[in-house]
Amino acid sequence: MNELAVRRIGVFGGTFDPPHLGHLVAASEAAFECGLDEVVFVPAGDPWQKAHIKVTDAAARLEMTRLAVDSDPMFRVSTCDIDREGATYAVDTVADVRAEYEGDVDLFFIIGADSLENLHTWHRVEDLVRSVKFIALNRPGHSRREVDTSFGIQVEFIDMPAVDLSSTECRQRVRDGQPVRYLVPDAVAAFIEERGLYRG
Ligand SMILES: Nc1ncnc2c1ncn2[C@@H]1O[C@H](COP(=O)(O)OP(=O)(O)OP(=O)(O)O)[C@@H](O)[C@H]1O
Ligand SMILES: O=C(O)c1ccc[n+]([C@@H]2O[C@H](COP(=O)([O-])O)[C@@H](O)[C@H]2O)c1
Repeated sequence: MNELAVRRIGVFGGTFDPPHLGHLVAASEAAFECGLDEVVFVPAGDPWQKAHIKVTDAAARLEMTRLAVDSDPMFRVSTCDIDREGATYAVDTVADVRAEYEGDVDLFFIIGADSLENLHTWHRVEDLVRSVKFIALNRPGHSRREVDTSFGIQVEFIDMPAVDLSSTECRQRVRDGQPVRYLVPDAVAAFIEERGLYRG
């Protein structure tokens, strides 16, 4: 890499309850297509838009995220959203991840099509889109409708091999006694089993 080039860093926020292959393919494709130097997975501390559902405690989601990315030197995990008190807002995630680097970095917030559709509901969205560019990925069941660019969002669309999988489906499968092997990394499947997560 050119020593003088500004590093390009992907910021991938998620609840990761649990992290699954859709997340890993999304991060890998975003990195490949957009020439990222690193992708930082950031498990949410308090995902306020999921307040109506039971979310697994942050320590277990953090551990599963670490296990999921462990074998890939391009990926790392930041605890900034878990360390911060209160509701998790992406505008804070981006500021905190930026502060983890010395010097200039170009940050790209990686986001699935479903989340992109809801971006207008996010906290201080106008400040957020000024502070970061977006990489948006297709997700089965979610059209990539025209993004509202009126608030100045810069977004690059990436076509990843579609992965029709969600954390909700993984949790439901465990609850129903079905395997999640190959849907989540082996180490994550083992952790779910050991801890008895999602059983009921
Ligand atoms: N299969 C997938 N394909 C593309 N993007 C995905 C996929 N799964 C999740 N994402 C994206 O990853 C980010 C984090 O997602 P999250 O951790 O909430 O997973 P989820 O599968 O959507 O979870 P849940 O089913 O619990 O809502 C979001 O931007 C989401 O759009
Ligand atoms: O900033 C917000 O208000 C906001 C609202 C909803 C979601 N987010 C972020 O979007 C990412 C994916 O969220 P989720 O709930 O789909 O797992 C994660 O980093 C969240 O913190 C952020």
